[in-house]
Amino acid sequence: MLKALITDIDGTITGPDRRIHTGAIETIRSLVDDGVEVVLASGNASCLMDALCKMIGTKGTFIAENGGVYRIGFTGTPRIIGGQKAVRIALDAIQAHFSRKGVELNLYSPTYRFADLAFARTVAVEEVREVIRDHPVQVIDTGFAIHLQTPGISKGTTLVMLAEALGLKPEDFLAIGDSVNDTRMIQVAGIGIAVANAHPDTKAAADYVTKEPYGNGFVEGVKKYSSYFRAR
Ligand SMILES: O=C(O)COP(=O)(O)O
Ligand SMILES: [Mg+2]
Repeated sequence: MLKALITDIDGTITGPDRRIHTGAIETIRSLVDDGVEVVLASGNASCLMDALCKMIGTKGTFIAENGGVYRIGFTGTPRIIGGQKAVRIALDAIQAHFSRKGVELNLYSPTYRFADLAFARTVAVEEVREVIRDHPVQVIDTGFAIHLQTPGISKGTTLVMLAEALGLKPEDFLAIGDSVNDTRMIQVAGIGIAVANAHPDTKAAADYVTKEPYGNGFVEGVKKYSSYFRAR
């Protein structure tokens, strides 16, 4: 019934401190060794996703920038979904607003981002939304960073494209995540799991909410549905 797993990174296979859970790594490696397609999906930049694929030991397929970029395997050409022009204009407006208040944004990997832009949660996300309310840009607070992105793009919408590129259907996936940037992915997948520390909206969209938080929740959730991979 399930042929693939797509998993969020921060807050799902990591703790709140972003340290990766070693049990989650072992669980992913077991799935890969059993021939299950494992896709890493994150708001993080592509270069980090490439490294995570290599170091965890998947086959290299990832979604980065909350769906703004995806790549099939280690040799695929990264595909950029949506443009960054409006996002850059919005960021300029936000930086100007906070600079007038003596506050500088801490940008996350701006040189290595091609679709969205992200910065530390050192400013109020509602103030960010107010500053760019007239811009065609969505503001996403993942609990780990604030992202500016083209409206309509998410890990879920990009999962649909990526599944087709893999010769799969979104229903073939088990999806697991912790935050609002995972909600759409959890909805379109065949089975969606939210870890115990997940955002209430993400839990509401899930088929199952784990009892354990963070990496222990990932291990619990995958274990609960492991027989669905063998029923292929
Ligand atoms: O990049 C972020 O803000 C959070 O990353 P995640 O999507 O892997 O949780
Ligand atoms: Mg997360």
